Amino acid sequence: MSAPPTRFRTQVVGAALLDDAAAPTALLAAQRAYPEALRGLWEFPGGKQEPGEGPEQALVRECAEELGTAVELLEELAGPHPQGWPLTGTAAMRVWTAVAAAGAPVAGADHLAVRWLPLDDADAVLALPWIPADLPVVRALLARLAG
Ligand SMILES: Nc1nc2c([nH]c(=O)n2[C@H]2C[C@H](O)[C@@H](COP(=O)(O)OP(=O)(O)OP(=O)(O)O)O2)c(=O)[nH]1
Repeated sequence: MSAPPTRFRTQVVGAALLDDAAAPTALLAAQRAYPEALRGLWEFPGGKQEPGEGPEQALVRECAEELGTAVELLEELAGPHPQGWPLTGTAAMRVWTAVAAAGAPVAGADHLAVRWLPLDDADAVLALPWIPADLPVVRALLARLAG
């Protein structure tokens, strides 16, 4: 008998915000302000999908709230699970590449800073203190953009 598929209770969505859709040269990373355990670590802007919301709708809303920018989603960076990339035993994150359609992204109350990371230096991108669960996502993104 096979085990039932895992269902993650918390669906998180994240944006891999790029400076350009056709020829990206930089990725936006955001430095978390809270909770204390994650403060100072870098992440993809985004947040939890709320009841009644679709994932893409949630991501556009989160980017508007957190970065003050309207984003256009490009394509999903599919993870190993239908719910995306496992973060913990109970949370998984679906990730889309995106570009800012209006307004330059800025750090609001959720973030200490936002930073554009040049994509031509993959080692420097990976050297940032990301939330550890994000590292497989960052690696897959760099591979996708390089390929
Ligand atoms: N946004 C985001 N969250 C991440 C990433 N990696 C990761 O482990 N997480 C975790 C941190 C949080 O426990 C959870 C997302 O929660 P959040 O605090 O960003 O979501 P939210 O804005 O909806 O939060 P709130 O209203 O509950 O404060 O997922 C990431 O790259 N981006």
